[in-house]
Amino acid sequence: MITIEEMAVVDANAAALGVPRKQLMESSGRAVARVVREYADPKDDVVIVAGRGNNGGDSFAATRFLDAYDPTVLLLGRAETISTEISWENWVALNRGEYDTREVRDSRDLDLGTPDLIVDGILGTGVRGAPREPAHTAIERINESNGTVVSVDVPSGMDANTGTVASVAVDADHTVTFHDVKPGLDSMEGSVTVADIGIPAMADTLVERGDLLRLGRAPDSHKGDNGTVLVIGGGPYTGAPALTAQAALAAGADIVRVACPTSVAATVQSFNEGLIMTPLDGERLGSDHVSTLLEAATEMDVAVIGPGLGAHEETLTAAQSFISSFDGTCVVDADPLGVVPDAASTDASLICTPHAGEFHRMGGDPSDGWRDRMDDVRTVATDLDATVLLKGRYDVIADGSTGRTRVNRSGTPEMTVGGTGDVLAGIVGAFASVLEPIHAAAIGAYINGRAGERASNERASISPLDIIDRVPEVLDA
Ligand SMILES: NC(=O)C1=CN([C@@H]2O[C@H](COP(=O)(O)OP(=O)(O)OC[C@H]3O[C@@H](n4cnc5c(N)ncnc54)[C@H](O)[C@@H]3O)[C@@H](O)[C@H]2O)[C@@H](O)CC1
Ligand SMILES: Nc1ncnc2c1ncn2[C@@H]1O[C@H](COP(=O)(O)OP(=O)(O)O)[C@@H](O)[C@H]1O
Ligand SMILES: [K+]
Repeated sequence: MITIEEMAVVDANAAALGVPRKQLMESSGRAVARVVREYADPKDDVVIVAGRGNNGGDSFAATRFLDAYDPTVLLLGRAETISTEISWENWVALNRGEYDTREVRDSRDLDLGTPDLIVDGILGTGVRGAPREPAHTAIERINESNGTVVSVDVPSGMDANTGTVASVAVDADHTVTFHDVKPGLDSMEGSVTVADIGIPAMADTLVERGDLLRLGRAPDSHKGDNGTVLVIGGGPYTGAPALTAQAALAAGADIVRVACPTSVAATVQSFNEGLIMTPLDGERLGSDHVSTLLEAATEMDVAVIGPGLGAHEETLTAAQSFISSFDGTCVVDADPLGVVPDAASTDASLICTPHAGEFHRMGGDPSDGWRDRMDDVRTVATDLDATVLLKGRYDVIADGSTGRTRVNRSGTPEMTVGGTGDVLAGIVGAFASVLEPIHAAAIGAYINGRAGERASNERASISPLDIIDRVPEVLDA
């Protein structure tokens, strides 16, 4: 099962892995033709009704595999309104090849004839709202005809995610859907064929630029729409919480608050006046701070606990008490990772970001190879009912509740410099306020690594601040 949004990510990641959309369209077209040949007799009259998007493009490609039927292609709309490059190229190929193509400018021109088989390539996953003319009339004419109807990807007019029909939809005898079945097709009449269109097997595991589609920031997003983050850190160290907080801002958090001991609060504030401070009396995090932290955390979308807290007994006890009492989304990094296994049955949605040593302390035993690590991380994530991001040359991310596992390959060896983990925790925190944990962690690792690559390209040795500086440009890439 795959939703429209997930399909768009996988499609874009296939392109990032070297299999461009036009190649997928060719495979889709071939898959449609294979099913048509199953249901059409040799001398049948086949008509292909195409829309102006890639659904239509698929049916243009299919045409070239249906020469035996000498099909007629009806484009609903003027050719110059074809809305995608790859669809246009397939339309041009049909016309250069002297196929029988017609442009139907409005429903008065629509003459379906009495075909034995109709390919419905009008609307697919890109439909928005009720089909407009001439699609509306075309759908009604297809439903009135006696021909066998084969729909491309989705019966036109149906919402692929929900199966709902806004006004009219094609009543398909057969639907050829691509890569995986869409939720809306589950409950419909007619047969559904799931066609493999050659998307690389790892396209939904490997984190690539297609994943940035998940961040589709609402164009009119206002302050606070893109998340608020509480960083709980500092004590022995001042730099770490400041890096995490600045990274969260760079990754799009609107408001970042830092809860840290008074002994370091002024220094942390000095790093960035945009940070709001919540000073904790004393030199280090202690149990009498926990209620203040819980209060502060409930006002924010995400808490990030760990950077620079140190491993003092009292601090770890306080961290454990916070984690087990908190019921929101919480990124755990650095020393407190060791207490996560003891903070059992917390209601919080935890995102743990260990490196190999911390992973060991959490009960994990990281294999050498990243493929084996996928199982190791999934096991620990499931045991802890948390999302776990095991950092390394390849970052391995697993969601304990679904078992979904992803792998991020971005980054450079220069990133083993201290502080890159603090930066990563801040980026993940910012994304966790707008994305589900597995994707916040996966995309956080991807962005952190890509920013590190850019920094490494520009200078021999890099600092965490160099990575932070490049996060915004990577987000816009
Ligand atoms: N995402 C993927 O991985 C792949 C998608 N492919 C095809 O691409 C299709 C999605 O293509 P698109 O995103 O271009 O969208 P569609 O081709 O489904 O529809 C978009 C087109 O229809 C028009 N349209 C939208 N709503 C309308 C309405 N209510 N009334 C009339 N016209 C309307 C739009 O202006 C646009 O021209 C899939 O269904 C599938 O057939 C395949 O090429 C295989 C790969
Ligand atoms: N050898 C490497 N090659 C590429 N990326 C790396 C490498 N080592 C670490 N990274 C990246 O740097 C980030 C921080 O990893 P790490 O240095 O282990 O964290 P920490 O700073 O907590 O020790 C990770 O997200 C990882 O992707
Ligand atoms: K369709």
